[in-house]
Amino acid sequence: MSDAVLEISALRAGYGERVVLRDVDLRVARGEWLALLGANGSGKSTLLDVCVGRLAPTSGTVRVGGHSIVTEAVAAKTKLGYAVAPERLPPLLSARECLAVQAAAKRLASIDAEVLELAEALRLAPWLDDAVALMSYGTRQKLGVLLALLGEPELIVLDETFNGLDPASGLLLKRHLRARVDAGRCGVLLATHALDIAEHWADRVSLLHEGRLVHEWSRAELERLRVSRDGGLEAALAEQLVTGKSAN
Ligand SMILES: Nc1ncnc2c1ncn2[C@@H]1O[C@H](COP(=O)(O)OP(=O)(O)OP(=O)(O)O)[C@@H](O)[C@H]1O
Repeated sequence: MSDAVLEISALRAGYGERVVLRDVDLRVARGEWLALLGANGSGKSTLLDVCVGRLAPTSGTVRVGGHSIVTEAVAAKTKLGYAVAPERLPPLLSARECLAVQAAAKRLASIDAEVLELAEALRLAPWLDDAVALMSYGTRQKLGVLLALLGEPELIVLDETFNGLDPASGLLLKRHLRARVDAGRCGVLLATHALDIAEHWADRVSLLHEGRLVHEWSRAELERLRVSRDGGLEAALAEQLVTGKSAN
């Protein structure tokens, strides 16, 4: 049995006539955290939107937890946890109502106790009964992640989720995600510009350039970069983008 929680094959996607993603093959396994890097406009959010079923592929396949996100969308989305962007949260609902709606959509009897404990640890508890519209940006980011964690998702998809989080909350969340991954409960796909997170928390890093995956740093390569005195992932990325060669 495959341990892949995300399998993307020969993916092509875009908007109308505009092709954004070409020939994308990508796999995330259970027990693995994959960070996706790429310059502005390289297609990271587009790729994540395809993974979560917000954008239909032009061609190719995307499977979440073994189910096609196109032809078996409900089964695939049941296995998926997607951190809703702060601007897309329903402004008039409270955080608790958002969690209750998502829990009901996932057919849960109640909001996961673990998620409520994390809300407490992230200091979200005082805001749980306030309308989303009244929350700060970082507080809405936290709510978006908590929504993603409901119902034991096999694949957790995060788009720049650590933006706007205070350092203590960011660390808490990274540790929480790492623990879930290490326990084999899920795989994580994170699109980010934060090289420190990619370098220190991910198991693998993929680089998207003009809609194609052009390079990957393995776990062993990341370990070498973490201890290198030559600028680590930042220097390796710059080398990739400037010369097309790997710096490690
Ligand atoms: N709704 C849309 N309609 C048309 N083009 C779009 C749309 N959304 C994104 N694009 C285009 O698709 C390309 C990839 O955008 P995308 O947002 O996926 O990049 P990104 O790597 O996430 O960028 P950033 O790092 O700035 O967030 C860009 O050229 C962008 O202009």
